[in-house]
Amino acid sequence: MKVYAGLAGIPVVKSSISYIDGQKGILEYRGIPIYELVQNSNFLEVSYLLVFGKLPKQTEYDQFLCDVKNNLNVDSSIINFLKDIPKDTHPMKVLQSIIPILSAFDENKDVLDEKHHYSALVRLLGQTPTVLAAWKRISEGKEIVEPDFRLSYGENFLYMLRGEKPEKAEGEIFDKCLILHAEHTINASTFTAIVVVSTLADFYSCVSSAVGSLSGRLHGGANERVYHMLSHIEKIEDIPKIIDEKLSRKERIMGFGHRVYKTYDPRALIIKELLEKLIKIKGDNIPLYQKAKEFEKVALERLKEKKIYPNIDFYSGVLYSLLGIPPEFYTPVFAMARISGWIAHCKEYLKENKLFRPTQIYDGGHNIHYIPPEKRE
Ligand SMILES: CC(=O)SCCNC(=O)CCNC(=O)[C@H](O)C(C)(C)COP(=O)(O)OP(=O)(O)OC[C@H]1O[C@@H](n2cnc3c(N)ncnc32)[C@H](O)[C@@H]1OP(=O)(O)O
Ligand SMILES: O=C([O-])CC(=O)C(=O)O
Repeated sequence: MKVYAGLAGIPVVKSSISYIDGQKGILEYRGIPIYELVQNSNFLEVSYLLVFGKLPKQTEYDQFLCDVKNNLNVDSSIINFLKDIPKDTHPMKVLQSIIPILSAFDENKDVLDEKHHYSALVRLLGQTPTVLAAWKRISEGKEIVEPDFRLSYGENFLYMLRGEKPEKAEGEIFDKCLILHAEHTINASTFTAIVVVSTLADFYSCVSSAVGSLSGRLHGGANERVYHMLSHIEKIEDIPKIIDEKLSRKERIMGFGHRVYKTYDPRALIIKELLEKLIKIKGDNIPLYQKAKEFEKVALERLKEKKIYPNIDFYSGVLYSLLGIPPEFYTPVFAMARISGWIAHCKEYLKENKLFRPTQIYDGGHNIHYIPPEKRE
């Protein structure tokens, strides 16, 4: 018997939700190239596509949008809870703990019932941005901003977070980032979600567990670290030395490398384009972007031979910083977008559910006897 470390290259499901060609740098959602979706669609339409397997007709989209918007408000008990917890709690921890509580307000509790799938989806899509924005405001000692139903999904989040209406282009660019983050086959957090659903736990438990998994720095947590790594650089000229020192200490370069992509992550290329578009709107002297570009160039020179390229987390934080989103909210934004991917996989997995229960190769001892504390050496 052999152990497959990190299950690398081992299929654990059959899925029709998304497809990656890691050699060519291709990503498709339900067969549609990611670039085409970013150009033509919006985050909620893509969420529908991922979960229901097809693009919605106009009436279906209108109903879905209405159901998500009807769930934007969170119960006052949730807001009171947020007011009581330590103000320096990381928003990923807040999210991970609030999500299971949201289930208390959902009357559709049976995970095997399609009604649960739909109500958890629209409730989580609606309330996650509201909880995150409320937490940002509360942790800064500010008044929370109520959702504005007339705004688009992305605009409304930026509005609740910042307390002022974003420009239309900012909302559109942000919405496209959400599309990029929405789904990515069996990554660690999606795997977490389907392991949890395989026990027939409800979708709130699945999503909450997936949030915990996403928070780690080898996964979604990398985007916040990239921001800190870049902002600590004082002079652009220092970048080669900084990178060489990191590599000689065998440190991972955050925002670089991927288990599946052995070329550019296509999302990294698109997010860089979106960032350049945003920079044109904001004015062109953005020091963090200059540092990021130089860092990318030098790190690529050092790592390309090992087929280590920038991933989606490399430029996302730079873009979010320009939208006025604080660094500790970069991974939560990723989580907010990944809800549709996680739920799509949970729903798909349940169709032929099999409890995840892998095995191990035991390499401990046998017949070892208990020693009382006073005799232990
Ligand atoms: C949304 C996402 O989750 S995208 C990923 C976000 N995570 C990051 O950006 C964190 C930095 N990246 C990494 O740590 C890795 O690339 C991972 C965890 C994403 C994928 O790693 P794995 O597929 O497990 O590759 P593994 O850890 O086996 O590394 C293979 C080799 O590449 C090196 N390597 C991989 N990534 C990096 C990196 N970012 N910086 C430097 N070296 C790296 C490893 O040191 C190893 O080298 P070695 O063979 O000489 O020992
Ligand atoms: O696919 C992965 O392993 C990680 C990733 O890029 C994602 O989840 O978006």
